This record gives sequence, C-alpha cells and structure tokens, in this order.
Amino acid sequence: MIRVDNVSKDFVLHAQGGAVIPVLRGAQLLVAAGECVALTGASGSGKSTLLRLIQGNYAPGAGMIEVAGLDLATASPRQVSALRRDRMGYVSQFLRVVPRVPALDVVAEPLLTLGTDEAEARDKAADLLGRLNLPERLWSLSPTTFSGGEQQRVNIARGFVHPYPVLLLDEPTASLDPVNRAVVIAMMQEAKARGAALVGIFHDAEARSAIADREVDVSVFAPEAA
Ligand SMILES: Nc1ncnc2c1ncn2[C@@H]1O[C@H](COP(=O)(O)OP(=O)(O)OP(=O)(O)O)[C@@H](O)[C@H]1O
Repeated sequence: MIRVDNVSKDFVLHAQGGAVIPVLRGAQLLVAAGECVALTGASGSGKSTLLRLIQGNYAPGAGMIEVAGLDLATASPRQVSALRRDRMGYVSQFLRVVPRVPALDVVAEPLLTLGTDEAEARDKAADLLGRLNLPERLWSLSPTTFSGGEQQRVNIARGFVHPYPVLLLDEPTASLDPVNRAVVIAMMQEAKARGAALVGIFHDAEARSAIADREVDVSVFAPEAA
C-alpha cells in the first residue's frame, strides 16, 4: 500500500547561502494493507521528513514513493490532491484551525468533499466526537479556543471520519489523557482490521507497542550511515 524505495532527501537553505542539509539516503519502507509501522529514531533523524515525503509534501531527491497505487514522482498535483481526498488520511498533533468553522463541520468536511449527504456526514462527525468524549456544547464552536487535547481530538475525528486505505499519523496521542488515548488506540486498531495501512510517529511508547506491528529506525538512513 505504501512503498518507499531508495529515497534520498536533502534540504537546501536558500536563505542561508544555499547550505545543504542531507537527511535521508537510501530510505526503504514497505507498509502492507492491515499493517501499522512506527517510525523511530533520534530527534532530527528524519521521521517527519519521511512522513511528509509519503504525504507528497516534499519531493524526494532520488528514489521512488508509491502510495495506494500512485507513483508520487510522476503524479500530477491533481492526482496528489485526489489521493489525499479519497485514499490518504493524515492526523497530526496540531489542528490547522479555520476561524469561524464549527468543530462538527471541521470533522464532517472531508466527507462533504467526497459527496456524502450532509446529514449523514454530520451524523458520522457527531458519532466520532462523542466517542472521543468532546463535550457536545463545543461541537458548534470553532476549535480556535479549544485546549490542545480538544483540538487534537477534533483532528483525530477528521482523520478517521472516512475509511481511508492509508493513514499517516504524526503523534496522534500526544496531548491526550489515558481514557482518550485508549479510544484512539482502538480506532487505529479498527482501521487496521478493515485493511488500512498505517504509518506513524508515536513517541508515546505505550501507544506504539499497542498499535505498531513493526518499527523502522529512520536513523539507519542517515547520510553518514550510508
Ligand atoms: N523544511 C525544512 N528545511 C530545512 N531543513 C529541514 C526541514 N525539515 C526538516 N529539516 C531538517 O531535517 C532533519 C530531520 O528533521 P525531521 O523533522 O524530519 O526529524 P524528526 O526525526 O522528525 O525529529 P523530531 O523527533 O525532533 O521531530 C533535521 O536536521 C531538520 O533540521
């Protein structure tokens, strides 16, 4: 479902005299349907960079990346947008909050974009927010003023509202209390059970051991190790 083959990535800091930061060399990753792989490695080893490459946010310097049948190197921007809309969900620990949009609509939006009927999309959004214990009085408010953990739960609900075959998770349980962390772990397990491929960064060791089938240490792809 996700295939990263021999990928290299350097960053070039144009504003700082063109300094080159080599991050990954020969990176390899395979994630099958129904599997969860945790990216590990020291801070700065390139975990987020690898996740963003899979998301199509960065272009690799070399190598190939295939996600849900799409070769990102040759895909058009339109195909990458379609991939993100129908097949690849992304949950980060920070919500990009759009002012004035109520939490319920933030969660329902991916379904509306896919053409789901409005009442059904809102019902699904409400189910997830309820399951994640977000108080109902908050559903009609913009998440701008929500706490970190409340915003994170809105983000998680948005990422799980559609059964994406691929899920990218960047610290999905970072600011959650134990009860909600257990809910999110259960949701990730259900996604695996329905055949989704999950790849994520989980600093929380308990969540990582509960959900990951394998760990891939990204520091083995460090340029100095190559
Ligand atoms: N947009 C960018 N421009 C320039 N350098 C970057 C950029 N993003 C990441 N880097 C550099 O790439 C290296 C890897 O960063 P990355 O964020 O992928 O590491 P990480 O393993 O996710 O770290 P952490 O666990 O601390 O979040 C770092 O040296 C970082 O400075």
